[in-house]
Amino acid sequence: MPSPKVKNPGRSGGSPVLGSSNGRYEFLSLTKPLNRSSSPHLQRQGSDPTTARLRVSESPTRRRGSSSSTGSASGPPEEDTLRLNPSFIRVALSSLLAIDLWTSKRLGVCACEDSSWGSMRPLMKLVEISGHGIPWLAGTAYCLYKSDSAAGQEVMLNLLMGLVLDLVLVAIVKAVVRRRRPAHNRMDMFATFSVDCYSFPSGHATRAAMCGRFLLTHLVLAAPLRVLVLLWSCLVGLSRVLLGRHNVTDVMFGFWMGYCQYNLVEMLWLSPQTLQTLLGQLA
Ligand SMILES: CC(C)=CCC/C(C)=C/COP(=O)(O)O
Repeated sequence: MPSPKVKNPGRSGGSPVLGSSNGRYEFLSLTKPLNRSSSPHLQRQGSDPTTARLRVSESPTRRRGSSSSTGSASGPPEEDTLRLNPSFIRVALSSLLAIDLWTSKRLGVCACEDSSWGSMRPLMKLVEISGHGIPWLAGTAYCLYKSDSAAGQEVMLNLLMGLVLDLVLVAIVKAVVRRRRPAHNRMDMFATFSVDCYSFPSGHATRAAMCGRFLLTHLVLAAPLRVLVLLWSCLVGLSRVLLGRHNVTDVMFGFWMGYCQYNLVEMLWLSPQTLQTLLGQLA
Protein backbone atom coordinates (compact mmCIF):
# COMPACT_ATOMS: atom_id res chain seq x y z
CA MET A 1 0.00 0.00 0.00
CA PRO A 2 1.46 3.38 -0.94
CA SER A 3 2.10 5.72 1.95
CA PRO A 4 2.28 9.52 2.21
CA LYS A 5 5.64 11.19 1.70
CA VAL A 6 6.46 14.60 3.20
CA LYS A 7 8.36 16.86 0.77
CA ASN A 8 10.14 18.79 3.53
CA PRO A 9 12.89 16.89 5.47
CA GLY A 10 12.78 19.26 8.42
CA ARG A 11 9.11 18.49 9.05
CA SER A 12 8.98 14.80 8.37
CA GLY A 13 8.42 13.86 12.03
CA GLY A 14 9.10 10.33 13.24
CA SER A 15 7.70 8.22 10.42
CA PRO A 16 10.57 6.51 8.48
CA VAL A 17 8.70 6.47 5.14
CA LEU A 18 8.04 10.23 5.13
CA GLY A 19 10.41 11.98 2.71
CA SER A 20 10.25 15.69 1.90
CA SER A 21 11.65 18.48 -0.25
CA ASN A 22 9.18 21.43 -0.44
CA GLY A 23 6.77 21.06 2.51
CA ARG A 24 3.99 19.07 0.77
CA TYR A 25 2.85 15.48 1.38
CA GLU A 26 3.00 13.02 -1.59
CA PHE A 27 2.13 9.32 -1.77
CA LEU A 28 5.29 7.13 -1.74
CA SER A 29 5.27 3.55 -3.01
CA LEU A 30 6.98 1.13 -0.61
CA THR A 31 7.81 -1.27 -3.45
CA LYS A 32 9.54 1.07 -5.98
CA PRO A 33 13.21 2.03 -5.20
CA LEU A 34 13.34 5.44 -3.48
CA ASN A 35 14.81 8.54 -5.08
CA ARG A 36 17.48 9.32 -2.44
CA SER A 37 17.57 13.05 -3.28
CA SER A 38 13.81 13.47 -2.60
CA SER A 39 13.99 11.60 0.70
CA PRO A 40 17.34 12.36 2.39
CA HIS A 41 15.83 11.48 5.78
CA LEU A 42 15.85 7.75 4.83
CA GLN A 43 19.65 7.68 5.05
CA ARG A 44 19.10 8.54 8.69
CA GLN A 45 16.58 5.72 9.15
CA GLY A 46 18.65 3.01 7.34
CA SER A 47 19.18 3.02 3.54
CA ASP A 48 17.02 0.06 2.48
CA PRO A 49 13.32 1.01 1.92
CA THR A 50 12.47 -2.52 3.01
CA THR A 51 13.94 -1.67 6.38
CA ALA A 52 11.68 1.37 6.40
CA ARG A 53 8.68 -0.84 5.53
CA LEU A 54 9.49 -3.35 8.30
CA ARG A 55 9.86 -0.50 10.77
CA VAL A 56 6.50 1.00 9.75
CA SER A 57 4.61 -2.34 9.66
CA GLU A 58 6.12 -3.61 12.92
CA SER A 59 3.83 -2.64 15.82
CA PRO A 60 5.76 -1.73 19.00
CA THR A 61 4.46 -4.85 20.78
CA ARG A 62 5.40 -7.20 17.89
CA ARG A 63 8.82 -5.54 17.64
CA ARG A 64 9.54 -6.27 21.32
CA GLY A 65 8.71 -10.00 20.74
CA SER A 66 10.77 -10.35 17.54
CA SER A 67 13.69 -7.97 18.03
CA SER A 68 16.21 -10.50 16.55
CA SER A 69 14.15 -10.98 13.32
CA THR A 70 13.88 -7.31 12.32
CA GLY A 71 17.44 -6.39 13.39
CA SER A 72 16.31 -2.76 13.38
CA ALA A 73 19.07 -0.36 12.36
CA SER A 74 17.78 2.34 14.74
CA GLY A 75 19.01 0.89 18.07
CA PRO A 76 17.34 -1.76 20.28
CA PRO A 77 13.55 -2.31 19.76
CA GLU A 78 12.75 -1.06 23.31
CA GLU A 79 14.07 2.42 22.44
CA ASP A 80 11.76 2.51 19.37
CA THR A 81 8.82 1.30 21.50
CA LEU A 82 9.42 3.99 24.12
CA ARG A 83 9.66 6.64 21.38
CA LEU A 84 6.32 5.48 19.86
CA ASN A 85 4.34 5.26 23.14
CA PRO A 86 4.66 8.94 24.18
CA SER A 87 3.58 10.07 20.69
CA PHE A 88 0.53 7.73 20.88
CA ILE A 89 -0.46 9.16 24.28
CA ARG A 90 0.09 12.68 23.03
CA VAL A 91 -2.04 12.02 19.93
CA ALA A 92 -4.81 10.50 22.07
CA LEU A 93 -4.82 13.46 24.47
CA SER A 94 -4.72 15.98 21.62
CA SER A 95 -7.67 14.21 19.98
CA LEU A 96 -9.63 14.25 23.26
CA LEU A 97 -8.91 17.97 23.67
CA ALA A 98 -10.00 18.70 20.10
CA ILE A 99 -13.26 16.76 20.59
CA ASP A 100 -13.80 18.56 23.93
CA LEU A 101 -13.32 22.02 22.41
CA TRP A 102 -15.44 21.23 19.35
CA THR A 103 -18.31 19.71 21.37
CA SER A 104 -18.24 22.55 23.92
CA LYS A 105 -18.36 25.12 21.16
CA ARG A 106 -21.34 23.38 19.55
CA LEU A 107 -23.15 23.12 22.92
CA GLY A 108 -22.58 26.79 23.83
CA VAL A 109 -26.04 27.69 22.46
CA CYS A 110 -26.81 30.17 25.27
CA ALA A 111 -23.42 31.91 25.26
CA CYS A 112 -25.04 35.25 24.33
CA GLU A 113 -28.46 36.72 23.44
CA ASP A 114 -28.05 36.18 19.69
CA SER A 115 -26.89 32.54 20.06
CA SER A 116 -29.19 29.86 18.64
CA TRP A 117 -30.85 29.35 22.08
CA GLY A 118 -30.24 32.93 23.27
CA SER A 119 -33.81 33.19 24.58
CA MET A 120 -32.94 30.47 27.13
CA ARG A 121 -30.00 32.47 28.49
CA PRO A 122 -31.97 34.21 31.31
CA LEU A 123 -33.19 30.82 32.56
CA MET A 124 -29.66 29.37 32.42
CA LYS A 125 -28.41 32.42 34.32
CA LEU A 126 -30.97 31.64 37.04
CA VAL A 127 -29.69 28.06 37.19
CA GLU A 128 -26.16 29.51 37.38
CA ILE A 129 -27.14 31.62 40.41
CA SER A 130 -28.76 28.59 42.08
CA GLY A 131 -25.37 26.86 41.95
CA HIS A 132 -23.27 29.89 42.94
CA GLY A 133 -21.20 29.72 46.13
CA ILE A 134 -22.58 32.86 47.74
CA PRO A 135 -26.28 31.88 47.87
CA TRP A 136 -25.30 28.45 49.23
CA LEU A 137 -23.00 29.90 51.92
CA ALA A 138 -25.54 32.53 52.95
CA GLY A 139 -28.46 30.11 52.93
CA THR A 140 -26.60 27.46 54.94
CA ALA A 141 -25.37 30.01 57.49
CA TYR A 142 -28.95 31.31 57.89
CA CYS A 143 -30.34 27.79 58.42
CA LEU A 144 -27.56 27.10 60.96
CA TYR A 145 -28.47 30.28 62.82
CA LYS A 146 -32.22 29.57 62.79
CA SER A 147 -31.88 25.86 63.63
CA ASP A 148 -33.06 25.06 67.17
CA SER A 149 -32.03 21.38 67.28
CA ALA A 150 -28.57 19.92 67.79
CA ALA A 151 -29.14 17.57 64.83
CA GLY A 152 -30.12 20.46 62.54
CA GLN A 153 -27.14 22.51 63.67
CA GLU A 154 -24.84 19.52 63.11
CA VAL A 155 -26.05 19.00 59.55
CA MET A 156 -25.91 22.70 58.62
CA LEU A 157 -22.47 23.17 60.15
CA ASN A 158 -21.07 20.23 58.19
CA LEU A 159 -22.68 21.52 54.99
CA LEU A 160 -21.07 24.91 55.64
CA MET A 161 -17.71 23.21 56.16
CA GLY A 162 -18.21 21.28 52.93
CA LEU A 163 -18.98 24.45 50.97
CA VAL A 164 -15.85 26.16 52.28
CA LEU A 165 -13.80 23.04 51.52
CA ASP A 166 -15.22 23.04 47.98
CA LEU A 167 -14.26 26.66 47.39
CA VAL A 168 -10.72 26.09 48.66
CA LEU A 169 -10.09 22.89 46.69
CA VAL A 170 -11.58 24.27 43.46
CA ALA A 171 -9.52 27.46 43.83
CA ILE A 172 -6.34 25.38 44.28
CA VAL A 173 -7.00 23.22 41.20
CA LYS A 174 -7.98 26.26 39.10
CA ALA A 175 -4.81 28.08 40.16
CA VAL A 176 -2.66 25.04 39.29
CA VAL A 177 -4.26 24.06 35.96
CA ARG A 178 -4.95 27.67 34.79
CA ARG A 179 -7.07 26.56 31.83
CA ARG A 180 -8.65 29.52 30.04
CA ARG A 181 -12.44 29.64 29.75
CA PRO A 182 -13.93 28.90 26.30
CA ALA A 183 -13.39 31.66 23.77
CA HIS A 184 -17.15 32.02 23.23
CA ASN A 185 -17.82 32.69 26.93
CA ARG A 186 -19.13 36.17 27.79
CA MET A 187 -17.81 36.66 31.35
CA ASP A 188 -20.85 38.37 32.94
CA MET A 189 -21.06 36.11 36.01
CA PHE A 190 -21.75 37.93 39.29
CA ALA A 191 -19.37 37.86 42.28
CA THR A 192 -16.42 36.02 40.84
CA PHE A 193 -13.16 35.49 42.68
CA SER A 194 -9.67 35.88 41.14
CA VAL A 195 -9.19 32.23 40.10
CA ASP A 196 -12.72 32.13 38.67
CA CYS A 197 -11.25 33.45 35.44
CA TYR A 198 -10.04 29.88 34.94
CA SER A 199 -12.17 27.10 33.56
CA PHE A 200 -10.93 23.84 35.06
CA PRO A 201 -12.72 22.51 37.02
CA SER A 202 -16.25 23.93 37.10
CA GLY A 203 -16.90 25.15 40.66
CA HIS A 204 -20.64 25.02 39.98
CA ALA A 205 -20.35 21.36 38.97
CA THR A 206 -18.33 20.44 42.08
CA ARG A 207 -20.86 22.25 44.29
CA ALA A 208 -23.85 20.72 42.55
CA ALA A 209 -22.45 17.19 42.92
CA MET A 210 -21.33 17.63 46.54
CA CYS A 211 -24.50 19.41 47.70
CA GLY A 212 -26.68 17.01 45.77
CA ARG A 213 -25.12 14.03 47.55
CA PHE A 214 -25.30 15.87 50.88
CA LEU A 215 -29.00 16.71 50.58
CA LEU A 216 -29.93 13.21 49.38
CA THR A 217 -28.03 11.66 52.30
CA HIS A 218 -28.88 13.98 55.21
CA LEU A 219 -32.33 15.32 54.40
CA VAL A 220 -35.40 13.09 54.55
CA LEU A 221 -36.90 13.91 51.15
CA ALA A 222 -39.89 12.37 49.41
CA ALA A 223 -39.07 10.57 46.14
CA PRO A 224 -40.19 13.45 43.83
CA LEU A 225 -37.97 15.87 45.75
CA ARG A 226 -35.03 13.47 45.48
CA VAL A 227 -35.55 13.36 41.73
CA LEU A 228 -35.67 17.19 41.68
CA VAL A 229 -32.34 17.39 43.53
CA LEU A 230 -30.74 15.05 40.99
CA LEU A 231 -32.22 17.00 38.07
CA TRP A 232 -31.00 20.28 39.60
CA SER A 233 -27.43 18.93 39.90
CA CYS A 234 -27.41 17.77 36.28
CA LEU A 235 -28.97 21.04 35.06
CA VAL A 236 -26.36 23.14 36.85
CA GLY A 237 -23.61 21.16 35.12
CA LEU A 238 -25.33 21.36 31.73
CA SER A 239 -25.91 25.10 32.12
CA ARG A 240 -22.16 25.66 32.46
CA VAL A 241 -21.60 24.33 28.93
CA LEU A 242 -24.76 25.89 27.43
CA LEU A 243 -23.72 29.31 28.77
CA GLY A 244 -20.23 28.81 27.36
CA ARG A 245 -18.65 29.13 30.81
CA HIS A 246 -16.92 25.74 30.59
CA ASN A 247 -15.82 22.94 28.34
CA VAL A 248 -17.44 19.54 28.74
CA THR A 249 -14.34 18.09 30.45
CA ASP A 250 -14.37 20.93 33.03
CA VAL A 251 -17.89 19.94 34.08
CA MET A 252 -17.30 16.18 33.97
CA PHE A 253 -14.22 16.49 36.18
CA GLY A 254 -16.14 18.92 38.40
CA PHE A 255 -18.91 16.37 38.97
CA TRP A 256 -16.34 13.70 39.82
CA MET A 257 -14.44 16.07 42.13
CA GLY A 258 -17.63 17.17 43.91
CA TYR A 259 -18.71 13.54 44.35
CA CYS A 260 -15.33 12.78 45.97
CA GLN A 261 -15.46 15.97 48.08
CA TYR A 262 -18.58 14.64 49.76
CA ASN A 263 -16.61 11.59 50.91
CA LEU A 264 -14.12 14.02 52.47
CA VAL A 265 -16.97 15.84 54.26
CA GLU A 266 -18.14 12.50 55.68
CA MET A 267 -14.59 11.70 56.82
CA LEU A 268 -14.21 15.12 58.52
CA TRP A 269 -17.78 15.09 59.89
CA LEU A 270 -18.18 17.35 62.97
CA SER A 271 -20.07 15.44 65.70
CA PRO A 272 -22.43 17.18 68.22
CA GLN A 273 -19.73 16.91 70.90
CA THR A 274 -17.22 18.65 68.66
CA LEU A 275 -19.92 21.13 67.76
CA GLN A 276 -20.69 21.90 71.43
CA THR A 277 -16.98 22.32 72.14
CA LEU A 278 -16.60 24.67 69.19
CA LEU A 279 -19.70 26.67 70.10
CA GLY A 280 -18.61 26.68 73.76
CA GLN A 281 -15.25 28.12 72.74
CA LEU A 282 -16.98 30.68 70.48
CA ALA A 283 -19.41 31.74 73.23
C1 LIG B 1 -16.84 34.17 45.57
C2 LIG B 1 -17.52 32.92 46.02
C3 LIG B 1 -17.88 32.77 47.47
C4 LIG B 1 -17.78 31.94 45.18
C5 LIG B 1 -17.39 31.99 43.76
C6 LIG B 1 -18.37 31.13 43.01
C7 LIG B 1 -17.97 31.06 41.56
C8 LIG B 1 -18.09 32.26 40.73
C9 LIG B 1 -17.47 29.93 41.12
C10 LIG B 1 -17.08 29.73 39.71
O1 LIG B 1 -17.85 28.66 39.22
P1 LIG B 1 -17.48 28.03 37.79
O2 LIG B 1 -16.05 27.54 37.91
O3 LIG B 1 -18.47 26.93 37.58
O4 LIG B 1 -17.62 29.14 36.80
